[in-house]
Amino acid sequence: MKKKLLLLSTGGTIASVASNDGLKPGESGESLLKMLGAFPFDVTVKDILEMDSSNIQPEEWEYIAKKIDKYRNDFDGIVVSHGTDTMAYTASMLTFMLQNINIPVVLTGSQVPMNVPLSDAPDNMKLAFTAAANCQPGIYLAFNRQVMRGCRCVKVRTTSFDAFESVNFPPIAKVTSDGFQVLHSQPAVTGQCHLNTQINTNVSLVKLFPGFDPSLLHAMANNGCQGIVIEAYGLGGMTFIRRNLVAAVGKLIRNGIPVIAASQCLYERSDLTKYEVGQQALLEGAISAHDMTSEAAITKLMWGLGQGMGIAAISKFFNTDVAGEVTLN
Ligand SMILES: NC(=O)C[C@H](N)C(=O)O
Repeated sequence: MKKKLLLLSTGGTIASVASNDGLKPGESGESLLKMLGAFPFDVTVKDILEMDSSNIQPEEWEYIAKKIDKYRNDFDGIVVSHGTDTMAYTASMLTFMLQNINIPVVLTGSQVPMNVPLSDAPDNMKLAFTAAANCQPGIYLAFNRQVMRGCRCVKVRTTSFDAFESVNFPPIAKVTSDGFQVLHSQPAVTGQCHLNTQINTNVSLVKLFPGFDPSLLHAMANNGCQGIVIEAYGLGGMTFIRRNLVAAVGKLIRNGIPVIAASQCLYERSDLTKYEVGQQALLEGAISAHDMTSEAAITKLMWGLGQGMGIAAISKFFNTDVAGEVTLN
């Protein structure tokens, strides 16, 4: 029997057409599907959004998550076509909102519109449907012959076809000369899937640079920010002379605002224990993001705060692997 798959179309370059204002979404999911030709799956299409993903925000995450939840028991797998610019954020947030998802949900898109000859769109779309039909339950991102765990993805190139990388975790599946190969398994499902879209969006993601004024962190807190991810240096080091970021972090934490220390290095983990510049931050209560992407860290923080977690609970949450987003030693 053919697998029953659902395409939820949200826009992005894959569905874009030329206009006087530049490329913008205009192609329906049905027309995307038609351009792929014959297909060994039974595909239903629903157009749910028509947006460039630079416009996708928490309201759309909730909307997309609710659509997936509505249909997840009626299909063997779901493909979400989506713009590439914020696809890694959406994939990460869906991972938290739809924990223990019972089917494969695969996000995909393209660097070139489907209606342009030699676009990467047909290959990406076919890969996404193949993953939705064959992978274990989970949230994935399929691009350029690789199927990646959604919460490990980062967009690393603006124009090339290999736009995404799976950071600090190998791809789950690949297309090789032997066809579609599943290489890694997903974390075991630990219970029923319950949609939970409660998030707190009063957060901030800050990249540290030499000369960063720590009072900016207080300005954020004074403007309602309730949690911060800092992309610190290397293993998670933070400045503590002259412009004392460490002291500012401590003050925020004592005021109940969790501060997560991630690394501005794309690869490998943060570890605050190794250097003085990390240990000082640790003493003030900074929480390590370990080897999580910034996309996963900020969405995990939004979701955790949305559940009403305080500092201690957020710290525990960031030391828990929820759905394969982090490697803990
Ligand atoms: N390649 C793309 O999809 C980029 C587009 N601006 C988007 O994210 O919607």
